[in-house]
Amino acid sequence: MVAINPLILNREGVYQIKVAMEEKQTLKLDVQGKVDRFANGHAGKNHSHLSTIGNSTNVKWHVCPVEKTDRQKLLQQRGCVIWITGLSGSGKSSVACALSQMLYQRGKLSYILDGDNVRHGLNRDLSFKAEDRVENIRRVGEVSKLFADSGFICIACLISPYKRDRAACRAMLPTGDFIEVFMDVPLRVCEGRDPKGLYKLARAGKINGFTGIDDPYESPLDAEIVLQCNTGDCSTPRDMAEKVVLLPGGKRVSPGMKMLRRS
Ligand SMILES: Nc1ncnc2c1ncn2[C@@H]1O[C@H](COP(=O)(O)OS(=O)(=O)O)[C@@H](OP(=O)(O)O)[C@H]1O
Ligand SMILES: Nc1ncnc2c1ncn2[C@@H]1O[C@H](COP(=O)(O)OP(=O)(O)O)[C@@H](O)[C@H]1O
Repeated sequence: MVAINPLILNREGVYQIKVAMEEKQTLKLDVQGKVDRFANGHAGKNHSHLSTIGNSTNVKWHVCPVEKTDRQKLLQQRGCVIWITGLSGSGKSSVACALSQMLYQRGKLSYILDGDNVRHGLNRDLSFKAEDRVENIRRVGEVSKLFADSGFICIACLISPYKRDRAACRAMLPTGDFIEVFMDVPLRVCEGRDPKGLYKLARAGKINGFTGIDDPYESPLDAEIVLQCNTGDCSTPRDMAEKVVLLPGGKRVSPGMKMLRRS
């Protein structure tokens, strides 16, 4: 009989994979066992626990025996959300991209939800007025949650200017699985960059409600990671991404971060 090395899962949820081939065998048996138990336990039953969720009446949560932990074992990583917030031009997309590349090189699957990009599809019906920004962030929060549940490292980069909305997205995830990264870059630096010419248009009164000009940005006070950048003193996006992976500052060191660091 083949000795099956265990997948060790410590308290913080960090998987230490011992032997790749044997681990796959363990996982297959484990998931198949659950599928069998699930099928036996649910065959023929029709217990409905119907709920009303928002405007959806008579809805029921369907459970599948293949769970987040199974997907995480398969992917050998921990699903989590890295939420990058900051002014337009603060470097959110650049850091997100560098981080995604870094994780890819380490064999970790990530996916970027960039505010600009998501507004090309899922959120194309939303404007920049306050209630639409709230809905924009709520939707991206929900999608991020699904990605994290799938086992992916979801990198969401949106201005997400309001504290309450960011807190709501944090609350959607288990403690430690939401890692907030604040691009602490002064307005004058962002405005100096102005890669899309939007600040210029906003200053000229051709765009109304532009964040930082005539729309608020509420800086986070409790972000896990703060990436500062000042004129003439700014690390590269790659160095910043490295800080996210290797050197988390801030008050809390989350299990999600430990997972990234061990990778
Ligand atoms: N009024 C106004 N205010 C701020 N930003 C504006 C506005 N109009 C267009 N843009 C462009 O939209 C990008 C921000 O979209 P987000 O979805 O991240 O914004 S938000 O989180 O809903 O506030 C933002 O992209 P980034 O520069 O990548 O942040 C801008 O290019
Ligand atoms: N660390 C950095 N140092 C200098 N320039 C940067 C840095 N990060 C981003 N930039 C530049 O600033 C501009 C805005 O960056 P971007 O990543 O698009 O920001 P955001 O997504 O927050 O709008 C781009 O022209 C980009 O090349």
